[in-house]
Amino acid sequence: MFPTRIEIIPSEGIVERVAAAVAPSTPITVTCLPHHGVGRTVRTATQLAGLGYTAIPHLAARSVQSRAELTGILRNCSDAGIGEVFVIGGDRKHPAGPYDSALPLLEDIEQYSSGLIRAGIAGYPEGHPFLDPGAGVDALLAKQHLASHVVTQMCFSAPRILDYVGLLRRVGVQLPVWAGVAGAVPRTRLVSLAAQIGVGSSLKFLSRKGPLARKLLVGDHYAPESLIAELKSQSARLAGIHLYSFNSLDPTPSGTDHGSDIKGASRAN
Ligand SMILES: NC(=O)C1=CN([C@@H]2O[C@H](COP(=O)(O)OP(=O)(O)OC[C@H]3O[C@@H](n4cnc5c(N)ncnc54)[C@H](O)[C@@H]3O)[C@@H](O)[C@H]2O)C=CC1
Ligand SMILES: Nc1nc(=O)c2c([nH]1)NC[C@@H]1CN(c3ccc(C(=O)N[C@@H](CCC(=O)O)C(=O)O)cc3)CN21
Repeated sequence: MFPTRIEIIPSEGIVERVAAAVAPSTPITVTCLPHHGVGRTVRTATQLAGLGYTAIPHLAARSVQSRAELTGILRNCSDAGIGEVFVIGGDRKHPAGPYDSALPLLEDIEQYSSGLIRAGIAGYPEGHPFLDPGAGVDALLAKQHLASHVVTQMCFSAPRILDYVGLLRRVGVQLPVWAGVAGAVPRTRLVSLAAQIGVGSSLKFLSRKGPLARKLLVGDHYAPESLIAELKSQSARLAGIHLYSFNSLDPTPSGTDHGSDIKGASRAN
């Protein structure tokens, strides 16, 4: 068994689309974007939880406006049976409230939920636009005692993800690692999203040239199956696949699926 989770953006109508396309056994994580705010993420997650999904809201520290807002969020999560969140600093230029990065938010979540809510944190196999690789690992070492697992930033190379897991183990980060993989997203959308979130060099194949492009692109879509198969072959080193769907939940025209539990799609393996 190699588990898969699917990340969605909380856009209009997405709950209905998930219900139509994704098996209820697949956990769904809900992005928190700066222009949406945290409320929209938490509302979407509680709606999905009401439909029987394991729903995991992302809480971006810089988007939380106050400690009172945080306690309200935790109460809503608890009422909806949500036992896990994903905590990141967030892309807001200036914090909206008391939290400027993930660590202080993790500390308050631990305190206000009496340790009852698990939290995932982010890892960066290709580094981060404003964190050099060392600082990224230092941030993980500082946060790991408050976290249950790491989810990696979107990456297109199995060796890079696995090398990163090796690096984490060498420096003493022992948390389970979910490998962040893009879903069957249109190539042009992926190019602009990747530029926006600062994903780097493993992306060159998206230019459509060379043998890697033939392996990783099916028509106009990215095809994650071969990357997922490579990661699966090293499943002892990973907790599973975290699929960045960018709300592309339907099977692609070629009939390939996302290597996951999307209803009605043909299986990749
Ligand atoms: N990997 C993912 O799924 C997501 C990643 N992000 C990105 O990750 C960044 C870092 O978040 P974490 O990995 O949780 O690190 P973190 O919050 O633990 O921060 C690590 C270091 O970066 C600084 N920092 C954090 N956010 C910043 C920002 N927006 N501008 C300037 N400095 C910042 C912190 O002060 C700290 O020194 C976010 O700001 C955002 O760019 C945002 C949403 C989702
Ligand atoms: N730096 C960073 N920020 C993030 O928010 C983020 C990551 N990295 N890495 C993994 C995922 C990818 N994320 C993203 C990023 C952009 C969109 C996106 O579609 N943005 C649209 C707006 C969508 C909408 O408003 O509904 C855009 O045009 O900006 C979605 C998820 C969230 N996560």
